[in-house]
Amino acid sequence: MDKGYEVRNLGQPKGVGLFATKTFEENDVIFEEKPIVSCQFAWNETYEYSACHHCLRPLESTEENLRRLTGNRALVLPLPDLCPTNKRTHVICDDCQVKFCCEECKNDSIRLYHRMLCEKFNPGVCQLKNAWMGMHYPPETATAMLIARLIAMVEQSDDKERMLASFLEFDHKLTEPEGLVVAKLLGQEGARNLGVLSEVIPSVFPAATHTKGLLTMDGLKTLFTLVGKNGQGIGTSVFAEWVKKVDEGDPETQASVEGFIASAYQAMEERVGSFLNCEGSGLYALQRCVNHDCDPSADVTFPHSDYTLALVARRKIAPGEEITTSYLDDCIMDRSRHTRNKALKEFYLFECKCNKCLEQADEPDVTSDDDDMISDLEEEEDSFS
Ligand SMILES: C[S@@+](CC[C@H](N)C(=O)[O-])C[C@H]1O[C@@H](n2cnc3c(N)ncnc32)[C@H](O)[C@@H]1O
Repeated sequence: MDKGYEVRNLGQPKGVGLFATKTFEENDVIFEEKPIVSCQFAWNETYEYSACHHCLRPLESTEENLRRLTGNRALVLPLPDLCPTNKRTHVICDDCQVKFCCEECKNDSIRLYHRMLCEKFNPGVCQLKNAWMGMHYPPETATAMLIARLIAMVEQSDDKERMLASFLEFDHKLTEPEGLVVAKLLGQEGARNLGVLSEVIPSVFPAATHTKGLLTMDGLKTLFTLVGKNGQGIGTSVFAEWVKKVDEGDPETQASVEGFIASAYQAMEERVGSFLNCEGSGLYALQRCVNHDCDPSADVTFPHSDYTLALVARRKIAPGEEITTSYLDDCIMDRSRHTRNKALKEFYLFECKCNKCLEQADEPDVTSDDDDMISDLEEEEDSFS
């Protein structure tokens, strides 16, 4: 059956890309997929963001979530029946107490990686988490914990070679000067941090067989490049899910909570800014084939408030057209070609060859506003590292 898309090789520099084989209308779901591996960011727990250790589904009730994010401990949620959290299904690992939204996630986690990464039996995991948190403050991007989970998945697998090969299919070529890659993914102290990680990560896997080559300094550079180039941010929010349910209801109910929703968002904006969601990152087998475009045809969404990714058409896509997303935030997408490319080089390590950039190739290189904005972004990142 025609799925409506296919992967094609475009040659260098873009590599593979995803192409439509049928027409997609605006808002059509092109595909949905779960990640091969995913992980919450290490700092979430410190800030009391609570989500399933495996699928990132929020574990708080909507009311608890709003109270925490607005700082208003007396807040009462209207329409509590629309809260999607079902605490009756929540379970924990009896050994290390990490939380799961349901038995199925717990079983999947144990089957795939948790036997090797349970902190009760592997103290190296806690050391790695502390080392990572000591070198990489929020906002997190690549995470050493995702890399640990990837290694554990290979070592725990019944078919280690196939599992390793499935990860190495992701683009992991070091095309930029090595120092730049290391600095971008591991902060200003990149080289020193890499040295620390190259001692701590192998101690988490003393009996590694198939991943031994990845547990060296060079191997870790490869893994950080892989995660840096392909890692997809995941964001889940129980409040956003509650709002979605309100929007699906009748207009009278919607009108009754319109003011409440607006003031809740305002209060959260004032207190936590953009840190509304429980965040993590993952590697997705199909989404990893989707190239960036400065005029993208699709958006990445997380419609079930867990790690399930849905690629949704932003506009009509014709058969034969490349399906693309934007790797950049909307605010940078409105800027000049120079600024967009500066951000893509800085954060994603490549120079954009999309049609819009090629058409704008003759535009002057910079405006002072744009430069200031990227410097602000860099300062924001560096102030945490
Ligand atoms: C997530 S992968 C996308 C799939 C990739 N084309 C491949 O062959 O694996 C991201 C990488 O694709 C390439 N890429 C994506 N969008 C691009 C663009 N607009 N121009 C040039 N290269 C691009 C870059 O090498 C980037 O690091």
